[in-house]
Amino acid sequence: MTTNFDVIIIGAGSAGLAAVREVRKQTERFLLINDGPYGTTCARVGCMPSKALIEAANAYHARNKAERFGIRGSEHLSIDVAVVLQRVRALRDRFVGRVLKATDAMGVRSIAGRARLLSPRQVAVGDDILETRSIIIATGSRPVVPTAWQALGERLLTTDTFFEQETLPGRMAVIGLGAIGVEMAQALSRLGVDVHAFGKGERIAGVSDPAVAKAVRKALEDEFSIHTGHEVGLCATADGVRVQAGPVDIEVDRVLVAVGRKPNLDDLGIETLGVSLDKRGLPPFDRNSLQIADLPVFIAGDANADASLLHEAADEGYIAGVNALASEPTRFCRRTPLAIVFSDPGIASVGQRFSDLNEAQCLIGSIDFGSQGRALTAQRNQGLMRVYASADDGRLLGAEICAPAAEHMAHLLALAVERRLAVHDFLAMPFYHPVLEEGLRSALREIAGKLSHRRPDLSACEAYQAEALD
Ligand SMILES: Cc1cc2nc3c(=O)[nH]c(=O)nc-3n(C[C@H](O)[C@H](O)[C@H](O)COP(=O)(O)OP(=O)(O)OC[C@H]3O[C@@H](n4cnc5c(N)ncnc54)[C@H](O)[C@@H]3O)c2cc1C
Ligand SMILES: NC(=O)c1ccc[n+]([C@@H]2O[C@H](COP(=O)([O-])OP(=O)(O)OC[C@H]3O[C@@H](n4cnc5c(N)ncnc54)[C@H](O)[C@@H]3O)[C@@H](O)[C@H]2O)c1
Repeated sequence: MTTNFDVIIIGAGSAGLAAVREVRKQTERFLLINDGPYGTTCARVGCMPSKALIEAANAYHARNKAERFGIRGSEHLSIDVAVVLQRVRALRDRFVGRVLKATDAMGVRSIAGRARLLSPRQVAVGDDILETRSIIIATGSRPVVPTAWQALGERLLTTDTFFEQETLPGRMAVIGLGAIGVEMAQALSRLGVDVHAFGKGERIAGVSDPAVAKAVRKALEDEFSIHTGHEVGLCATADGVRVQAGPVDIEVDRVLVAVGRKPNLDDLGIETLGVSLDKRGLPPFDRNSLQIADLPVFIAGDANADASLLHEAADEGYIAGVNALASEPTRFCRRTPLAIVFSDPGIASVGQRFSDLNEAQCLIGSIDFGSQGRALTAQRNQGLMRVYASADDGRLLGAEICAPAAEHMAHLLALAVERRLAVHDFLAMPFYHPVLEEGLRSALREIAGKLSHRRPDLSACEAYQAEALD
């Protein structure tokens, strides 16, 4: 095979494939190397199968609202979990299939094998040593499983193994209350599993605003048990797993471990780059160019542990792909931070989180969805949104959200933060009635009321102070 390339891309995930797309606009002298299953983490064991599971769980859960809507007979509904899981896998196969077409179409430019760096311009795959002008590391991440728990064998699941299950046990513990833990714990509970969820710290789904965090906890605790603040101990019993955490001592059938993900950088030969590594084994890199130090090596996606989200992996693949062949790397302006957890109510953060704020210099507006008009009509009246703006000029800084339709309002807010809109600019936009976004408008109006200046336009139009109208 050819052993001299312009760019070698390591990892055929979302970041690696985005990089290939950019690289091949400039050269066909590239090589994509992937170790392990193809199809991307997102489509195979991540975003997509988890959302397919959540949708089924939510559809079944909707029966709990039927009686109050006046719909009779919902108590006769039942769920066939095996069929739910079959559907998840069928959709997963469809999504993966589409991705495989892209790698298959690359022919000899895509090879399977474990890549190892030998220097900033050399990569080994098996016995082959390949020379290249530049390298893109896009090796993704994998679930962290503490060594002590590995002895649990098949009783311990991660999202890498969960979606292969034919059915679900009666009792499960979910360890870790980040995005994965929250999404999976709620879905499992809605599918009829008796769920106990455990978090190490008090933060749930990454929410830093204490008021929003309280709303998150309240909403989730209505559905399953949450235990936080204690170290979790797991040991095998005759039929299952004993879970101990502070005063809690229970037995479950299976454990889903979701305590974070680790970049796939070990055994990659990253030390051959000659740069100092931090305590997580990560090299220094510029998040705007993705260049490692001043080397012709770029690191994109979960591999750099910066923002482990699909849209960020796609952006980073693009940046690395553009820069890998450039004489001088471009430093790209990154997008406004946006993170969404697909729970119900949804959880989201946009721009600056509460923990990032200088509280003395910002104004906060909030809306409790417990009494928001449209949310009440749909029995979706749960949650709290807090919006942050600069006290100087009302410019929107960010928000933390636990609300119905959080995913949509988060996008609207992201646009406003990205465009550097002030609260008054946002309030000058139309808000239809009755919509959940009127809740967002209430939070914005609260901030506007605290600002000294008013604009002589419709942004000054005030609320009725009536839940049916706001
Ligand atoms: C359960 C779950 C749900 C998620 N849900 C969402 C969501 O709703 N929204 C969202 O934005 N994000 C979500 N994410 C995160 C998102 O899936 C990831 O951020 C994204 O898939 C990362 O893409 P990547 O290209 O960096 O890595 P990957 O897609 O993992 O690709 C890396 C590839 O590199 C290969 N590789 C590793 N080491 C080597 C080596 N030495 N040589 C060659 N190849 C190697 C791997 O086998 C893999 O094929 C979720 C993740 C999980 C696990
Ligand atoms: N909707 C989404 O966008 C979505 C969904 C799923 C995953 N993801 C991405 O996947 C990545 C991984 O998700 P994750 O939830 O595994 O990681 P995470 O880092 O977001 O959360 C892990 C949680 O586990 C806790 N934890 C760590 N050790 C523990 C222990 N020993 N016992 C109990 N709790 C412990 C941590 O305090 C943390 O709250 C995230 O970075 C996220 O961006 C995104």
